[in-house]
Amino acid sequence: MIIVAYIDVIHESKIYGSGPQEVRANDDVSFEIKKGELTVIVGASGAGKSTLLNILGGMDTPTKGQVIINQKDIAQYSSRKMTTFRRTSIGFVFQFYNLIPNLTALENVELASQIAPNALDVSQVMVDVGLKDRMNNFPAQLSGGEQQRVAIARAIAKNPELLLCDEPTGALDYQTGKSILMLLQNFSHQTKKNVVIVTHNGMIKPMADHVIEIGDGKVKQDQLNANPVPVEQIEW
Ligand SMILES: Nc1ncnc2c1ncn2[C@@H]1O[C@H](COP(=O)(O)OP(=O)(O)OP(=O)(O)O)[C@@H](O)[C@H]1O
Repeated sequence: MIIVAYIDVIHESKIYGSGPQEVRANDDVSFEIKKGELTVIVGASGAGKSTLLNILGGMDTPTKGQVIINQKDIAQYSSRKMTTFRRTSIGFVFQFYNLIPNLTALENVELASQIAPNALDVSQVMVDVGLKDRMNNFPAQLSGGEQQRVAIARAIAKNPELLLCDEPTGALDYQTGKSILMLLQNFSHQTKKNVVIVTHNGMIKPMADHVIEIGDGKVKQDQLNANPVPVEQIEW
């Protein structure tokens, strides 16, 4: 039996500018991700991680190469098809939460789920991310960790097949960051959905099923981890 990869990035490059100003943010990147994997993409600042994540999420398009997700090359999508892909298939979590300040936590999540065809029960998702008692608070009344939980609830309530997280703990203290990574690891293992976390923090690599190291726009290492470590057992 041939197991088809869930994500197959083939000779993908993203080049900004031209001539002496040319920046190869991604330079001939290739890798495969299997269905259900929790993947950590790690690399230094400027390595090209966010560029790659934005391309996987249909927020940007590559200059060259193929980006096959669920057997379709999204690099070829029209902008209309890309909008539908983002809406139905992708949940995004950013470093700085990006919540709407004049909507409550619950309303922030509801707003996102309304545009998704297979949305989950929003109240249940709020309970699942540990926000049962904070649903009616506004973002400014919540701690950073709670705001990131709202952002994660907003991303997963759409019921996406792929959850993309760009430095999701970058604005949080150590313990709070750890609790967010635990939430993402539990989500991935319980739902068997694909989660991709981009980070500069190499110490969290043991939590992943799959680690892709990026440097200077290229894949430097690509390793599967048969025995991922629960986040609570990792110190950094
Ligand atoms: N819109 C753009 N125009 C020109 N250059 C860009 C653009 N976006 C990113 N770059 C460049 O591409 C390279 C990769 O950037 P990217 O943001 O993907 O790196 P990163 O690994 O996510 O870094 P960080 O961890 O600091 O966010 C950098 O040299 C950056 O300056």
